[in-house]
Parts: sequence; C-alpha cells; structure tokens
Amino acid sequence: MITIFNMTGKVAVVTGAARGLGRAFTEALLKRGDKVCFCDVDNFGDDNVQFLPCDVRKDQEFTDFFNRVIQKYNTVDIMINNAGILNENQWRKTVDINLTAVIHGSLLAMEHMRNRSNSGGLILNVSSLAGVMPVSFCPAYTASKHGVIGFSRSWALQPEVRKNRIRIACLCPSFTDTDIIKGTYDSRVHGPELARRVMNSYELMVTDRVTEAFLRILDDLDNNGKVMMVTPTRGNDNDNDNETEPTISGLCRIQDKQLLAKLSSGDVIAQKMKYHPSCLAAVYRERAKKRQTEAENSCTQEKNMMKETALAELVTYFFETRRNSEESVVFRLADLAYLYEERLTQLGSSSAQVHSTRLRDKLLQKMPELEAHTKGRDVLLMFKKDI
Ligand SMILES: NC(=O)C1=CN([C@@H]2O[C@H](COP(=O)(O)OP(=O)(O)OC[C@H]3O[C@@H](n4cnc5c(N)ncnc54)[C@H](O)[C@@H]3O)[C@@H](O)[C@H]2O)C=CC1
Ligand SMILES: CCCCCC(=O)CC\C=C/C=C/C=C/[C@@H](O)[C@@H](O)CCCC(=O)O
Repeated sequence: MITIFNMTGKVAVVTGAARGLGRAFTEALLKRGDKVCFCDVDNFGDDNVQFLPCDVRKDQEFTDFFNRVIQKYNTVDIMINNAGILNENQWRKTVDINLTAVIHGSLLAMEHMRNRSNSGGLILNVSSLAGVMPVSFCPAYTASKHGVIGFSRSWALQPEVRKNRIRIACLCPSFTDTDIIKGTYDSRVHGPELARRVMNSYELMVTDRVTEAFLRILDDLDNNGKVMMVTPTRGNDNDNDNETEPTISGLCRIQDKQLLAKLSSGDVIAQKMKYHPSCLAAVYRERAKKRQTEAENSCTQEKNMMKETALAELVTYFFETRRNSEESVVFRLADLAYLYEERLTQLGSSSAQVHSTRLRDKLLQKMPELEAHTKGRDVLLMFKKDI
C-alpha cells in the first residue's frame, strides 16, 4: 500500500457547491479544518470560505477560477468535480457539465499536482449509481456518469499519475435528497412516470449519508482508481452488514433468490418479513463470498491488462531499437525480463515476478520475425533476417 499523505488541513476545490451534495461536502471539509474554494453558477455567501462564480462549462472561466485558487492559497491538494445537472432535453449541456467539465477539472488539477514536487493530491469525481448501471429514463445523464468512471479509472492506471502520488477516485451515490432529483418529475427525463416509480422503489438518502462516504474515501490513502458506491443499505463498499429487514432493492443486491422468488409469487409481503438470524447470517456469508470472487476477478482483469500493456511496450521497444539501429540487434532475454518486470512494477502490479521462458514464448508469438538462440547461460532474441 502506498501512503501518500494525510488529507486534513489541506486546500480543496469543490465545483457546483452552492447547494446539494457539493455544499454538504464543503461543510464537511471545513469542519475538518481544510480550506475550501468552491464555485457555482448560482450565488452563495459565507465569509468562512472563498466563493468564486464560475460556470465549469466555460473553459476559460474554469481555468481562471482554478488559477485564482492557486494564486490565493498557493496550492490545491483536493479537487472535487461535483457540479452536475440532469436534463435529457439539453443532453449536450448535460454531457458538457457532467463529463467534459469533469475531464477539464481533472486535467487542471493533475497538471498542478504533477508539478508539486511529489506531494501528490486527490481528485474525486462525483459520478452516480447511474455510472455503473443503465437507467432507461435518462440515457445522456447515464452516459455522462459512465464516462466519468471510465476517464477516472483510466488515468488512475497511468504510471505518471502514480509516480506523482496523485489519486483519482469516483463517488457513485444512489438517489439523494437534493434539487437534482426534482427533474425526475418533469420533462427533463424520458418518461417521468417510470422515473417516479423507479425512484420510489429506492430509499432516498439524506446528504449526510453521502458525506459520510465522501469522508471515508477522502481518508482512504489507497483509493487510487476506486469507484465507491453509496446506497441506502450499503452505506458504502465497506459497511453494510446491519440490514435486518429485507427490501426489494436490497434483496436484488444480495441476490437472495429464494426470497425473491417468494416475493414475486406473492407469497409474502416484503415489509412484513424479518430474517431468521441464522438465515440472515447465511445470506451475508453468501454475499461476502460473491464479493470476494468479484474482487478477485476484477483484480485478475487489471493484472492481465497491465501484462498486456507491458508486453505491447516491449514489442514497440524491439521494433524501435531495430529501426534506429544501423547494425543487427540482439536482445538478452534476461534484460528483457528485467525491463518487463520494471514496467509492471511502475504500472502498479504488486506481484511482478516474471517467468522468463513464458515471456520468451509470448514475445515469439507476438513477433514471428524473431528467433531465440541459446549462448552459454544466455538466451538471445534476434530478428531472423539479421542472423
Ligand atoms: N442527488 C442525487 O440523487 C445524486 C446526485 N449525483 C451527482 O452529485 C452531483 C451534485 O448534485 P446534487 O447536489 O445532487 O444536485 P444539485 O442540483 O443540488 O447541485 C448541483 C450544483 O451544481 C451547480 N451547477 C450546475 N451547473 C453548473 C455549472 N455549469 N458550473 C458550476 N456549477 C454548476 C448547481 O448550481 C448546483 O448548485 C452531481 O454531479 C450529480 O449528478 C449523483 C448521484 C445521485
Ligand atoms: C433520475 C435522477 C437521477 C439523478 C440522481 C442520480 O444520479 C441517481 C441515480 C441513481 C440510481 C439510478 C438507478 C436506476 C435504476 C433503474 O434503471 C433500474 O433499477 C430499474 C429500472 C426499471 C426500468 O427501467 O424499467
């Protein structure tokens, strides 16, 4: 685990913080003793914090706002890209604010944090549960929130980001009691009736619940690339084992198929049921097992991706070296294994030990124009036409 730095007493920027979640996040940061500079298109007055009007959709305005924060505080440690709207009739504006401005805000922060002599920083992008699942009544909003996650996770993998101790994470709340969900009742969504029904099937969260998760992800020093979901019953990814009464959405999440079948056949009514403690324990055991498998799968996927990246770079290195060399080139497998291992470590792989025979086979498979020869204790790789 990489320890980056303690986040309290820092300078934070929050976009879209005149109300709703942004305002709640700002208040929580102030309580911790951080300095906060926030912006919004709406006005807001409070002497304790610095407010600057800024429409994050306007590139120059956003850049100027960010630079003014640096002028005032000399630094930015935390960047919260929170501003967001939901309006399917104005889908371009929705994408501009929810995704394009998040990209812009992240790049501004990264550029600044990269030059801070290795003291790093946190970029927290506010996505949504709609960033991880389809939502039929607001496709553009959903696309923008999916985009935020894709963008953040991709940067999080970059060696440059890790090297500079920058962390990029996402927060994905479910429906929360703020102004944005009022749009679900009017023409800003496709099918307000369906939106209302879906929303009613979810328990509405208070902003405090999301703020609690927000503070956790802020304090988690190992959160680069993390996507934290916040739902009424799960709270966040870590604490969730205090449900004693089943709700339909809760049951869907934990996949208690037997009980779901009973409910759908009309045998029982959700509100009237309680779990027997040992059944509940079994359900939680099952869920913990499922989560572990999911975590392992995603870990394996990430490792495979790193291996693919490192191998692709090695292949490029081969061809570049060959192209730039007047003479024939010979590569020692041991050197290549070392380079490959180094690159995997840079990419963040925790178990980067390389099996050199396997690496040789992979390279020969990727580059049929190569041949391997043994010379003493060395295995050498060279282009066939150079032999
Ligand atoms: N409330 C909810 O159910 C959920 C909200 N979210 C996300 O949380 C974030 C915050 O939303 P809420 O606080 O819920 O909504 P909200 O509508 O209460 O707050 C959004 C804030 O962003 C500001 N804003 C809008 N356009 C802006 C622009 N161009 N430049 C600067 N500021 C701008 C608004 O003036 C407002 O103060 C959004 O990204 C939203 O998508 C995610 C999941 C659930
Ligand atoms: C709609 C307002 C969104 C603004 C705030 C959010 O970002 C909250 C989004 C969070 C969760 C949305 C989940 C929606 C799920 C449904 O699509 C799905 O559970 C079931 C849908 C059934 C259907 O579409 O027929």
